[in-house]
Amino acid sequence: MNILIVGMGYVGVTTGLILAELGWKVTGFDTNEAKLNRLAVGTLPFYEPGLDVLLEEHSRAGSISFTSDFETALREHPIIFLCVGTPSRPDGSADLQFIRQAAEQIGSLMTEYKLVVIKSTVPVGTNEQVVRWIGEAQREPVSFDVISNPEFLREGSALHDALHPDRVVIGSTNKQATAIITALYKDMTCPLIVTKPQTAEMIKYAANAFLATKISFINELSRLCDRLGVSVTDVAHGMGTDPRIGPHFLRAGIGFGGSCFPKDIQALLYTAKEHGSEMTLLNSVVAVNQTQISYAVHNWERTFGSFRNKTVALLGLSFKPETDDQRESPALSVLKHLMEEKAIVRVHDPVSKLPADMASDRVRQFETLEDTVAACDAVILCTEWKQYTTADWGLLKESMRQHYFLDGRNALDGKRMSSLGFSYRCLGNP
Ligand SMILES: NC(=O)c1ccc[n+]([C@@H]2O[C@H](COP(=O)([O-])OP(=O)(O)OC[C@H]3O[C@@H](n4cnc5c(N)ncnc54)[C@H](O)[C@@H]3O)[C@@H](O)[C@H]2O)c1
Ligand SMILES: O=c1ccn([C@@H]2O[C@H](COP(=O)(O)OP(=O)(O)O[C@H]3O[C@H](CO)[C@@H](O)[C@H](O)[C@H]3O)[C@@H](O)[C@H]2O)c(=O)[nH]1
Repeated sequence: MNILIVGMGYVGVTTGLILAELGWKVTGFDTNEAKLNRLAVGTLPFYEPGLDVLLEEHSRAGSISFTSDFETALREHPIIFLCVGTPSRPDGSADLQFIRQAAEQIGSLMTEYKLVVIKSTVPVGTNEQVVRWIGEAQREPVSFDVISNPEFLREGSALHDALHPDRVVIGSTNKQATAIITALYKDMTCPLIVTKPQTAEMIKYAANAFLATKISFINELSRLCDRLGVSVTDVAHGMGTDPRIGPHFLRAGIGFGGSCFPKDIQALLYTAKEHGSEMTLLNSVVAVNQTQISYAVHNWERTFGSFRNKTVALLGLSFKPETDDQRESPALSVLKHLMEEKAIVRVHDPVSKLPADMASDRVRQFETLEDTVAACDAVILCTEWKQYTTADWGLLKESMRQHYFLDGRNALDGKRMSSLGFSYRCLGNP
């Protein structure tokens, strides 16, 4: 079965490569021609470990290719995966303009049966809306099905997550469509959850909202731990061994960011508001996350003093390690705080670049970790890249002016850092 992927972002590229890996022939389409041109010569439009190798392999084998000719591609492909973006509108609702564009284009050009699979994260009810958009755009009635198949991969481990998912969720009320998609995933060993489209759509939002809730829970608890002289890391470990709670997403730090949690929570809150349903807990999750960075900065100031005119090494710009994605990155918010406090900031990230509008003679990015920390008064770790957690801090310390280490990700061993002579401070581990 030939599969057409519409939208060659993180999800589109990863989905395409995984389907190619599962033995299907895949074509990628995007409205951004520059992206297609880069992909066609084997260059990923983003940094994601492992995907470049797969792209090269499958391009060479002819199992993945790219086109800007949508009409021909639609004719040749019976299955279309929608992987376009669904960003936030200013009111928090999910902007479905790209989904609508793609649906209308499919409707207006299709001449035979198509199965449309929605992979993008979309609010409950979108599946039915896509059915309407396709139908209304048709010149004459041609049969088609729309099923929902939300994606749960994480950036930084997209390849592993997409190849070894915990579950595949399929929202479909049509037996024929369910059979086709089930056949696509036949080599996946994980549970296949077939449910109605609205439930599939809600599962995606519920999963992200719950994971974000765990993070805000532990972050709020870290503030109390700071006051009580209790280690939140030890508490998380103690709690997390209970399988009903689980050890994951209980790492306290400067909060969650990225292209998904913040926007998806806003979209879910908007849906709730639209339907007159109060989500007190989820509103608090957002509130805790929004105040966690100022909490962290003020907490560090109690140890370090004012950042004014101090030289600080800020490590990590991406919202998490192993990606260059800066969307809603907490690191950028920390940087803004430091700029407001009139600190001199030396920035480092292994792959992500300092946004041009944040660079100045007081805020500069350096190539190496050694150059970044040289003559600094403090190091602030914002993203727990392995390069930072495994660095020889005993050696790096020698070139620093003062030896403060402020760990925004609770990623280093505090006892070891203190034994090396650092004034080490993280969150919730007084
Ligand atoms: N990034 C993730 O880790 C992740 C994980 C799971 C789900 N999702 C969801 O998947 C969707 C895509 O996310 P992403 O991060 O890949 O987005 P992205 O912004 O990286 O990529 C979206 C792509 O769609 C293209 N596009 C827009 N309109 C188009 C159209 N009409 N036809 C063809 N291409 C079009 C854009 O040019 C862009 O390349 C979102 O709904 C997101 O919430 C993302
Ligand atoms: O214990 C933790 C775990 C994560 N984070 C932060 O949470 C954010 C999100 O991290 P993560 O979930 O690993 O990355 P994403 O790529 O945003 O993936 C989430 O969002 C995707 C898009 O919807 C979903 O597909 C994934 O299942 C979901 O984990 C990052 O800023 C992390 O630093 C913490 O602060 N503490």
